[in-house]
Amino acid sequence: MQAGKTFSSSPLILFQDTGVGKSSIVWRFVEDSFDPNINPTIGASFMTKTVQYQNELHKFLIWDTAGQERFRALAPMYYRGSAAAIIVYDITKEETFSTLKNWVKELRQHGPPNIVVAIAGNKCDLIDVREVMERDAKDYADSIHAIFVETSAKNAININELFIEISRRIPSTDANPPSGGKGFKLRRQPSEPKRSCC
Ligand SMILES: Nc1nc2c(ncn2[C@@H]2O[C@H](COP(=O)(O)OP(=O)(O)OP(=O)(O)O)[C@@H](O)[C@H]2O)c(=O)[nH]1
Repeated sequence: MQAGKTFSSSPLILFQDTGVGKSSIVWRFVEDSFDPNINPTIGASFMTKTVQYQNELHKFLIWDTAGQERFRALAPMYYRGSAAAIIVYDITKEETFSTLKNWVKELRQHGPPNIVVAIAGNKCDLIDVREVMERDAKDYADSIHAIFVETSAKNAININELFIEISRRIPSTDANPPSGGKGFKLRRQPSEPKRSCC
């Protein structure tokens, strides 16, 4: 770690039904890659990435939970200790937007009181088969004070912006320096994620 930098780390969790693209978002963020034949997650997987802006380093400790119903009961184990949650839906599947609302309710009832919630409408490269309107999702996100962005893990749209915005909203706490991780520059005060999808 470079001298003089402050450091904080935050556990973060991704939820939702199988196939919405949670693992693909994490892979795009951490490795900048996309696998069209990615396997479904079993249980949960864990990855880290450190982002940097000037004298601030923020290490995300990312829990990517399995979306299959048989793993549903494991979710509280991960969200209880999380500083932020990304709830992903697939813009081409209306039902994933409905189940997202159930996750929000559960988080509000049983999650940490100050958890930062972000909603990601993934697969926005598939605009021709869209079922969820961006405006409806944004209005819902605003109503619950959540971050909202449409993403494409496939085309690398709004992935870094999503994590940057989360990083901005998590209160920073000095901690031990990270032991590595891939960094990218954070803008000081990004407003809304810039790139509107598709
Ligand atoms: N077109 C398109 N396909 C995507 C995108 N993100 C993910 N996919 C595809 O959607 C499928 C499911 O992606 P995953 O990342 O495994 O989804 P998941 O939500 O992690 O699924 P579970 O691990 O079962 O919970 C894969 O075939 C991906 O290649 C995207 O942005 N655009």
